[in-house]
Amino acid sequence: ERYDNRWTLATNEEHFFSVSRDISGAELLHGLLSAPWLQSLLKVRVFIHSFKEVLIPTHEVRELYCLLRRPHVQALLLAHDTVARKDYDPVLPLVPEGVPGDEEAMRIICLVKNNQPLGATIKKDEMTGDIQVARVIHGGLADRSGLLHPGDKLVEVNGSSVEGLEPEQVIQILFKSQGTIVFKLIPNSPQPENSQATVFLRAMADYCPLRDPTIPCPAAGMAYSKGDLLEIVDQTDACWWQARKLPSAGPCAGLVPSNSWLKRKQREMWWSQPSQVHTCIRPCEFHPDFLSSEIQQLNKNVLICFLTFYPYLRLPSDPCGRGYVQPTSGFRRSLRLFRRRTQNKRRLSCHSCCPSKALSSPYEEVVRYQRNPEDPPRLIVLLGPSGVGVNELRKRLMKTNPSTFQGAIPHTSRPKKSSEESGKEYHFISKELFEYMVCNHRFLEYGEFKGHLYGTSVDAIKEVLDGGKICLIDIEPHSIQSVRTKTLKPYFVFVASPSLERLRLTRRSARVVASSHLTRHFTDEDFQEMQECGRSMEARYRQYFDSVLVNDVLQDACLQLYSIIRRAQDEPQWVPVSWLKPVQPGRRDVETTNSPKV
Ligand SMILES: Nc1ncnc2c1ncn2[C@@H]1O[C@H](COP(=O)(O)OP(=O)(O)OP(=O)(O)O)[C@@H](O)[C@H]1O
Repeated sequence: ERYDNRWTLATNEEHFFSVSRDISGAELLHGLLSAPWLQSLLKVRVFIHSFKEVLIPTHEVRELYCLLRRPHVQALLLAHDTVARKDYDPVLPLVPEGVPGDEEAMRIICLVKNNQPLGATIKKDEMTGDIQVARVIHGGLADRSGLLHPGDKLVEVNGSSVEGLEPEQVIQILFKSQGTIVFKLIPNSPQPENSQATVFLRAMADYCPLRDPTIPCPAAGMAYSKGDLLEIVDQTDACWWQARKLPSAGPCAGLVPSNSWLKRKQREMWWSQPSQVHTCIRPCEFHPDFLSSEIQQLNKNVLICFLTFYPYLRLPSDPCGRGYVQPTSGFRRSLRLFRRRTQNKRRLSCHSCCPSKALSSPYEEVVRYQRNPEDPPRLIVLLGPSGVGVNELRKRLMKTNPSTFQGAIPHTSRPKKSSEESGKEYHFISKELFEYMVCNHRFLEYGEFKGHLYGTSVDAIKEVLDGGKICLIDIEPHSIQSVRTKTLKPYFVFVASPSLERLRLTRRSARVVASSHLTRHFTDEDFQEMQECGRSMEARYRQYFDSVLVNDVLQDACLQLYSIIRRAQDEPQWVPVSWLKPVQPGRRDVETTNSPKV
């Protein structure tokens, strides 16, 4: 150790003397060797060397080494380093001398054309005649490039000046271009970020951009059908929103008319038809021509409330006796036939005459809702054309799962029979109380049969739900709005008929009630009527259907309905946003149609 110290001392002295003797270049070399960066480099080398000796490369290490040396990983690491150094600004040549300071900055951008549309629209500035980028479609090629912005002024496309051209001519140039498109443009001042939150809407009407003369760019428009779920990704333009249909097929949004724009159009359309005969101003009459001969023969005493009716009548021989009501399907069918004929008249009159009804909300704001297991179950509502099997399905589910499903006990003003018990078959109440309940909107559906009132009350349904059972009801579609409340949070299942061939095959032994006492086999005419009725129900009301079930093989349809109901109860579903908002004091919980804010 002493020897080493002496040696170190000696060499240091030697160096010192050499330097002091000013040997040529010695000072420089000394400075170089004692530079901190060289010292660090040497330390790294020593470290790597010792590491290499210790490490016996295992199979995994070798594999990792190979992986890390692959070109794409290398490229990734390089990209990472570049980004980390923020070294991605292009190196621009210096501005040549003599360029005036107020010259507008130009941007040259290259976009590679592939099968996708560019995703931007252009317009001509009426004042200056400039061609400008009108809008950039969310998720489109231009948007993803981040290089084109609304308001950017187009100067050249592929080296050709666009000055004095019409937008259509520019589009032609773009259309003909292949591969890379080079735009020269004057960028608009920085755009404010779109800070609006994404809104989800359910379309309450159909829309086809190709049939809309007001849309600024039909090719950028997005068609939708009533019931479709739309994700509104951009509401910057008050008239034309950008939306994606859910479940989303691609990243690119499309133009859809805004809520206020559609309402304005609806109002204009309504007021532009003043010459139309406003039939609903006249009181609606029951004309014998409206009644099918079947119904006329059936019961002359039937008086039906024009808008609602009571769908069930309990049979004395209810085999289950669990308090649910056995429907007399034939009679319901007759009522449905009657109502279908009168419905056309009602539909015409309301839409042409009452602006408040005709100008319904084109969209309904919706949110994902997951029922809390402690909350009452959601009400399950079945709808379908007469004879399709709504009652059969309902009955079977209740019979096979009596501890899970239950119907609502109806109210009636009819006197109680000696064999009956109030609150079991019916809630027997006086006619005055019944009418009082009607006035207080306590019934979802009600009607009069042979001078007695019958109805399904909200309270009867709530009683079932509060007891923890799933309440299964079936209603006529026109009652949908009265059922759509935040309290009941109904889930609508539309029961559709299968094809004509399948109906003939599966309904061989099925019977339709021809009169209050007679049943008969289905005819081809019945099947056709069932399908027509189903189609028109779907066309008019499908925006409210949460699920559609085709009742083909009964057993399968039962199982499918069961799983639909389970999903409705246990999985997140889209519901109107108003169902999750607290009820304002003094407001009735009935109206759910909600229009989004613009
Ligand atoms: N999938 C099916 N396969 C075979 N028969 C069926 C099927 N679904 C229903 N049926 C039978 O069809 C007939 C009519 O069914 P159901 O009474 O349930 O009709 P509905 O839709 O309630 O119509 P309505 O309101 O007129 O009574 C019944 O005889 C029923 O058993």
